Amino acid sequence: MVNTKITIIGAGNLGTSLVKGLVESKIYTPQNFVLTRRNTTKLSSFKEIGCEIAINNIEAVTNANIIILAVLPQKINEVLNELKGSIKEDQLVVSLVSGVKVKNIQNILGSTIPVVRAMPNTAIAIRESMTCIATTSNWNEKLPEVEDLFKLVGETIVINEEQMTSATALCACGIAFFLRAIRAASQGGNEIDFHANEALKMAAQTAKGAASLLIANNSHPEDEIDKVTSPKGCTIAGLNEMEHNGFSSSFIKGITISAKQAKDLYTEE
Ligand SMILES: NC(=O)C1=CN([C@@H]2O[C@H](COP(=O)(O)OP(=O)(O)OC[C@H]3O[C@@H](n4cnc5c(N)ncnc54)[C@H](OP(=O)(O)O)[C@@H]3O)[C@@H](O)[C@H]2O)C=CC1
Ligand SMILES: O=C(O)[C@@H]1CCC=N1
Repeated sequence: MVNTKITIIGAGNLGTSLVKGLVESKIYTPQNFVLTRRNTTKLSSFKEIGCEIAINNIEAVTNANIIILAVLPQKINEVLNELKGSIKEDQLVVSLVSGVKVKNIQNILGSTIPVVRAMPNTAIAIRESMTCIATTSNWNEKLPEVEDLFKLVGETIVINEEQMTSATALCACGIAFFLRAIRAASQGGNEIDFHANEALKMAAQTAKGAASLLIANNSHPEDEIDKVTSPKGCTIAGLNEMEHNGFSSSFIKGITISAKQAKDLYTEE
């Protein structure tokens, strides 16, 4: 257990997922967290377990060691202008906000405020996030603290800040892309034989197995695919049909356009 006070400004889908994961780690307790949003009634379950819930962002950051920004990109300027002057140099700002650079935040809060960006995904709630972390060269000293925090809730990788929009598409949006692939597999399973709930369970566990093989064996997908595709068999027949219909191409195009969109999420003041 740690004494670190973490304030999450904009405790929506991602912010609350982070709280769940960190509490699940048993290193943090609900008492470590102050959560803000305007509609605080939606945070009642977090209040019940012991998080402090606040509507006033300025009061909420006063005693925080770490301030996590988790509002939408279109709200960040409003929130930063509200917090301007209330965040001190001995506090650490961690921004989860897509498309917003360290310099955009420091342009409003001040260049002496330490800012690190982190790009987790919603699997953070079950401590299975892939979190990409970046900052500018003058704040590299703050990276280990942020890495330690996010290592409690999954894997981490430190990247260059310019790579953050690509990381957003591949890892943060990626959760939705893989989920849609699993749904499609379950729809196929449903059409060929199984009840929808059975097909979904079978597809999800199979997807988990496929990802686990790559992680456990540190192997390439094609190495694992070669072990499944019997000559003249049903796997290669299915795979080739998917490729004829643009499966890989469609996935690649989706990730590419998602990364372009991630670059355009924020408008500077
Ligand atoms: N969802 C995801 O998988 C990922 C999201 N991100 C990034 O994380 C950020 C949050 O995303 P997500 O959690 O999905 O979005 P949500 O809309 O679920 O959460 C944002 C929250 O901010 C609150 N909010 C809005 N205005 C204010 C304000 N002035 N003060 C305090 N709180 C405010 C909203 O609640 P209310 O209206 O009640 O105030 C809302 O709950 C975004 O920038 C997104 O790009 C990054 C990686 C993954
Ligand atoms: O869709 C979005 O814009 C956000 C950012 C990454 C995941 N969700």
